[in-house]
Amino acid sequence: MSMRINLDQNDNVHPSTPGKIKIENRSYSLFFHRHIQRFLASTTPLIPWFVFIISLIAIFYTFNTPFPTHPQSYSSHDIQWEKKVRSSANPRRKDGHIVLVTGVAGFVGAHVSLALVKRGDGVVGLDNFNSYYDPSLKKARRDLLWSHGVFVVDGDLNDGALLNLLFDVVAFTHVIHLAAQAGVRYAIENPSSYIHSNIAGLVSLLESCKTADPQPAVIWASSSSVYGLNEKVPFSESDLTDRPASLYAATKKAGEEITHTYNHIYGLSITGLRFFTVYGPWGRPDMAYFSFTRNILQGKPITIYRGKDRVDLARDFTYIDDIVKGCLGALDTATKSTGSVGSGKRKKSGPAMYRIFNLGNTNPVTVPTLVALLEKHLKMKAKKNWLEMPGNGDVPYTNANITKAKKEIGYKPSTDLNTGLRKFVKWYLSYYGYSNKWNKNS
Ligand SMILES: O=C(O)[C@H]1O[C@H](OP(=O)(O)OP(=O)(O)OC[C@H]2O[C@@H](n3ccc(=O)[nH]c3=O)[C@H](O)[C@@H]2O)[C@H](O)[C@@H](O)[C@H]1O
Repeated sequence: MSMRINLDQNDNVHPSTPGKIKIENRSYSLFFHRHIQRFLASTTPLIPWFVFIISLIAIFYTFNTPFPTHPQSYSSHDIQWEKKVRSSANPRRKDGHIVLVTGVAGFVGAHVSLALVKRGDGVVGLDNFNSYYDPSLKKARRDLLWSHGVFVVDGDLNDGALLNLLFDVVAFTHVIHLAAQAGVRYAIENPSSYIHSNIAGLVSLLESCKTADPQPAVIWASSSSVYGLNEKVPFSESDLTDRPASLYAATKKAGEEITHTYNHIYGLSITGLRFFTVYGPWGRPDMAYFSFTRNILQGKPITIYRGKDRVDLARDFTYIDDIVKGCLGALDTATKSTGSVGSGKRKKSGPAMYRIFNLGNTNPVTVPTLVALLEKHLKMKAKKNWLEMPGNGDVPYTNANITKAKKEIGYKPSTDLNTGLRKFVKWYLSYYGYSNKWNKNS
């Protein structure tokens, strides 16, 4: 019974129709009304102060956001993000280039960007920090770039809206496109990652370049792997490249055809660079010279592949500083794109530049020789396993003819494998904290 009465009383506390209070509830209403009045009377003089403090906080956060520890703490919708992009893009020398570097936290991307910014070009980086190899190395490269004023946008090539936003914010003169799914043998394990980055990502980027105003000139990383099963050596740009040996190679070859299409239809200026097994400090942990170094230092065995009849495999290993010079040579000699796609209409003032260059060292070295050089610099012996080259995309031999690159972009590699590996080992020992221990033992 009492329960029933309480429920009824409770029901009456709430108006049955919004805005209407029943007569029986007048005493409650007066009680609250008086308290609210008293509260307002005591706090009213504080209201201007309250408004003032809130305004100060708002102004502080709008204009004085403290410098974030990590540039990635900005989102692409922030005013701060736009400010950082613009400032990073701003050249520090007269007539400096304004360059978007994709794959900027990658091995080649980080080196090329540092070289650009050091000579006064404006650089904005893009990277998706995928986990193909240890992302902490990519983040360390990003931090290095940031310390030189290069802002890195955390984003994927396939995010067309982000790319368009970048081209809206900055009038890039050039794009150096180095973002890719790398690795010849990994394509067996994860084929779709190659399609995602090297095909879909490339098309997404070219779509944005095509509509950008002005259209940038595009310099991008192809690969020595496009020569595939080609047996004619050294490899020349005019050789046939229709027999790729891996899906990686096939996607790079496709990239050359795709960029040609955008060059032909939309007037994009295109330069493709066929890199030959690039190595050096801040390199890629998935590559042989890097993983061999790690294993030798940890006392773990390494596997050395051999071709048919135990023939040693050989590569035209090319040092990173030479590759950087090649990239800058390509950038500096690229002519402007000739197209525009305004108000949905496509216009091209004339044919645009389309070039492909080999960037190699012209001096192939066998894998066992690579190992011997590492042993020398590390002052340690490798535990070697020998295995017949598995049929998973490898080719036995690469060797670049660089006559064309020499003539047209002034490319002149100058670092031999011994010198380059010495520099790499020095960096590796320091970066991974071996230096002290190693110096004591040596
Ligand atoms: O120029 C390119 O276009 C490519 O270069 C690079 O590919 P590759 O030349 O294959 O380099 P890398 O893996 O260092 O193997 C070197 C040698 O060591 C042998 N190798 C490799 C691993 C191993 O465990 N054992 C071994 O003997 C192996 O058989 C090979 O003979 C890039 O990774 C690639 O992204 C692309 O850019």
